[in-house]
Amino acid sequence: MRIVGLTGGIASGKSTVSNLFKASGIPVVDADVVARDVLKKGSGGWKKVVAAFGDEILLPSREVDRPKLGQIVFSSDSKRQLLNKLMAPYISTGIFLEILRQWASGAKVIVVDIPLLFEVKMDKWTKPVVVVWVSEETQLKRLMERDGLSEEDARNRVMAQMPLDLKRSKADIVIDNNGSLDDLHQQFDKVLSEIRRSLTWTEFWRSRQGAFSVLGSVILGVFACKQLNIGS
Ligand SMILES: CC(C)(COP(=O)(O)OP(=O)(O)OC[C@H]1O[C@@H](n2cnc3c(N)ncnc32)[C@H](O)[C@@H]1O)[C@@H](O)C(=O)NCCC(=O)NCCS
Ligand SMILES: Nc1ncnc2c1ncn2[C@@H]1O[C@H](COP(=O)(O)OP(=O)(O)OP(=O)(O)O)[C@@H](O)[C@H]1O
Repeated sequence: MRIVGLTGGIASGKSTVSNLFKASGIPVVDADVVARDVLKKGSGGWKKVVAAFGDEILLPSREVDRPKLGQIVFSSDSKRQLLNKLMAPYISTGIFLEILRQWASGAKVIVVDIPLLFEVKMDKWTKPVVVVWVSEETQLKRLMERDGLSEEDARNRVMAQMPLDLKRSKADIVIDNNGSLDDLHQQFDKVLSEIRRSLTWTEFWRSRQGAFSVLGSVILGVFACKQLNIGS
């Protein structure tokens, strides 16, 4: 199975690209969705985060007030690192289980959309790594427009991640998303044909089909040996 890494900076266009993958029939594991489940009221992650940050981060419904928690952690490195430490085990487990589910369903190619792919060193499990890149100016503009953030809050969120130019230098494939959505679609079509190429043998053996081929060969081998022993 080919596990494609998709990352970039906040508001660089990862979700826009991952929606294009989904529309093309490629399964996507979205770390942000997994992270949202981790903070669902009553979950293990929710209990740990509330214990650490207090009830002040909760809405009357006792669901996490996400913008408020975001304001707290993106304006303090130590508090963001505390949140990351508390949530990382749940997020990694959730991503692994989602990948396993896709493997069990027989998917040959999946995309894992992880904003912090390089920061949490998960790029070693993915190949190729696709980075959606934009200039800092475009990133701030789109982030402020999308989330209604002040420039200061937008910068805090950008600064909480590895510099996007550094991520671009680590990429196998770069999508330059500074242009229009049409420009993005044109680049996406080229990336799609690249990740749809035939699996390598390593990727095949890591797929469900490959695992069953190995299992079938072993069973046949054992059966043949037994037959030979009986005959001799
Ligand atoms: C702080 C939270 C509650 C703010 O929620 P909010 O709905 O405002 O933002 P959302 O979850 O949509 O994240 C938006 C973007 O912020 C960036 N981001 C999120 N968490 C982090 C983080 N810990 N460090 C750096 N960037 C982050 C990502 O680019 C993400 O795509 C939320 O971001 C969160 O739970 N973060 C910790 C979990 C995490 O690390 N998620 C990233 C998964 S790799
Ligand atoms: N080529 C583009 N032209 C104009 N707007 C764009 C383009 N690509 C994305 N956008 C817009 O920019 C914003 C950020 O895009 P998107 O949400 O896909 O980024 P993201 O990387 O998933 O962000 P996050 O890290 O918060 O998940 C969205 O409002 C999206 O509609």
